[in-house]
Amino acid sequence: MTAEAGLPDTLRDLPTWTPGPAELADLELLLAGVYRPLTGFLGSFDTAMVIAGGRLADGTPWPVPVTLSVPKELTAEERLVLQDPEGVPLAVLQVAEAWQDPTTQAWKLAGPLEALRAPAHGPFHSMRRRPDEITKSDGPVLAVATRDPLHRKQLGQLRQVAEGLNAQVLLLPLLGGEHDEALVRALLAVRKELPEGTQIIPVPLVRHDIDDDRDTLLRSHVAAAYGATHLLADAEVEGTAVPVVTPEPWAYDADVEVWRPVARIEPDHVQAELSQNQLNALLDRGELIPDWFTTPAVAAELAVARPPKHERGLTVFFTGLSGSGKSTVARGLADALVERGGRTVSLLDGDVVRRLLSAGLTFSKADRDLNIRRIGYVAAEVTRHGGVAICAPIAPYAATRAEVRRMVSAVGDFILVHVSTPLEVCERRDRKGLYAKARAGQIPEFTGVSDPYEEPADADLSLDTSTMSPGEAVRHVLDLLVAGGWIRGE
Ligand SMILES: Nc1ncnc2c1ncn2[C@@H]1O[C@H](COP(=O)(O)OS(=O)(=O)O)[C@@H](OP(=O)(O)O)[C@H]1O
Ligand SMILES: Nc1ncnc2c1ncn2[C@@H]1O[C@H](COP(=O)(O)OP(=O)(O)O)[C@@H](O)[C@H]1O
Repeated sequence: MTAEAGLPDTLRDLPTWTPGPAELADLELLLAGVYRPLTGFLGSFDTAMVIAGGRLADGTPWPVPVTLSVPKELTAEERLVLQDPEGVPLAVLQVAEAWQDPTTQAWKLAGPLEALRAPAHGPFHSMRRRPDEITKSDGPVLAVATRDPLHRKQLGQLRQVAEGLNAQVLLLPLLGGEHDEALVRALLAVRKELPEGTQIIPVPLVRHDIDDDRDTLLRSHVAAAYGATHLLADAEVEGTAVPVVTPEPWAYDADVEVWRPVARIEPDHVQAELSQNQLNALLDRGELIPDWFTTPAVAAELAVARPPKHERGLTVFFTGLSGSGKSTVARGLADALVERGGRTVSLLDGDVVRRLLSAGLTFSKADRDLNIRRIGYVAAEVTRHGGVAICAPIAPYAATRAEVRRMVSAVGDFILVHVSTPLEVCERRDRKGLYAKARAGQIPEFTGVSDPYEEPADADLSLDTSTMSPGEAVRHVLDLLVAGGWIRGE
C-alpha cells in the first residue's frame, strides 16, 4: 500500500488508505469547510466529549463524532494519504493520535488534513459547491437540508415560511443513500414551484448514527456553513448553529382542493393527508400517487427510488448445512420463476460459485466470509438492477449473512431462507460422500462436523426438507413471494 504516481515526490512513499463511503463523505465535508470548525478527524477525547455532551473538548458545540477507522497496521504511521476507491489521493492526514474505540474496538486515527484534490465523481457533481464558492446573500437565507422530496404540502409550507422571513431559499439535498439521483431529480422537478432565486446545492451528508435532535443540530451547522441564517425543520432544538423555523401544520382541504394551513381550513371541510406508510403501500403496489399529494414528476421519481414490489430487485438467500437441500430448492425456485415469466433470475449456487467466482478459496473462516461477501456483492448488483438473485451457499456465520442483508437491502429486498434440515438427515443423505470423509478426518473444518454453523435467528422462512418434498419446499418460498407482493399469484 504505497501512494500512486502523480503525487508530489515528498508524499510518494507514504502509506495509503481508502476510507469507507461514509468516511469519504465526511472527508469531503471536512476538506470543503462544511464541517467548520472541524479541520480533521476527531481524537478520543473530543469524540467522548461529543458523544456525552455535544461539545468538543474545548467547549465548542459539535453534535456528531467524525472519526476515521483504519486497520491496526496503520496506527503506527505519522502521515497517511487518504484516497478514493479508485486510488486517487484526496488528502494527507497528519496523525495526531491513534486510538481504539472503546465500544466497537475499531482503531481510529485523528489529526488535521491537507487537501490534495477535491473528489470529482458522483451524479450531479457539477451542482456541488464549497461554501466559499457561493455568493453570500445580504438578507435572510432559509436553508432546507433534506433527504426527502418536497411534496405539495412541504412546498406550501416552505413558501409560507420563506415569505414570512422575506428570505432567499437554499435547498440542500443531503446525499448518502442509494437513491441520491432520484432525490436530486425530484427536487429539480419542483424547481418552478420554489421561490424565485432558490439555490440547490447537493451535500454529501450521510446519515450518522445519531438521534433526531443531533441530526437537526448537524443540519444547522451545515446550513450555517453555507451562509444560511435560518433552518427549516420539524422541531426546534436547543443550541442550533442558526435558528430553526418550524412550519405551521398544513393539510389538504379536499372540499376546495388546495393545501393550506390547518388553521385556515373550515371546520366542516374534509382534510386529507397521506402518511409515509400509506405512500409506501401505494408505491409497493405500483398504484398511482394522487396528484393532490405530489406533482407527477416527483411521483415518477418516488417510483424509481421505490419500485413496485413485483418489479423491485430481490435476493432470496438460502443458508443451511451441506446436503440440507439448498441447491435443490434454489434450482426449483429459479425454474418456477422463469416459467412464470416477468422476472430475470440469476442463480448463484454454492458449488458453482466456488468453481468460478471463488475459485481457489478454502473453507477457513476468512475464506468462507470472503466467498459470502462476493456472493453478496453480485446479488446486490443483480438486485439493484431489478432482477432476482437466488443464492445457495452454506453461509455458516450470522455476521456475514447480516452484512449481505445490509448490502442488498440498500438497493432492494432481501429474504433469508433457512434450510433447517437436521444434521443427521443431511449426513444420512451424504450425496457427495463428504460427511463420511469428514467423520473419517479426511476433510478438516467440515460444517456441522468439525466447523460451526450459526443457526439464523432472522430467517424469513425455515424449511426442514426432511418433512417435505422438494416441490413442497419450492411452493413455500413461492407462497412467501406472492404474499409479500414480489410475484403475482396464479
Ligand atoms: N469443509 C467443508 N465444509 C463445508 N462444505 C464443504 C467443505 N469442503 C467442501 N465442501 C463442499 O463445498 C460446498 C460448500 O461451499 P459453500 O461455498 O456453500 O460454503 S461456505 O458458504 O463458504 O461456507 C458444500 O456443498 P453443498 O453440499 O452444496 O452445501 C460441500 O460440497
Ligand atoms: N424436500 C427436499 N428438498 C430438497 N432436497 C431434498 C428434499 N428431500 C430430499 N432431498 C434430497 O436431498 C439432497 C439435497 O442436496 P442439495 O440440494 O445438493 O443440498 P445442498 O445444496 O444444501 O448441499 C438431494 O439429493 C435431494 O434430492
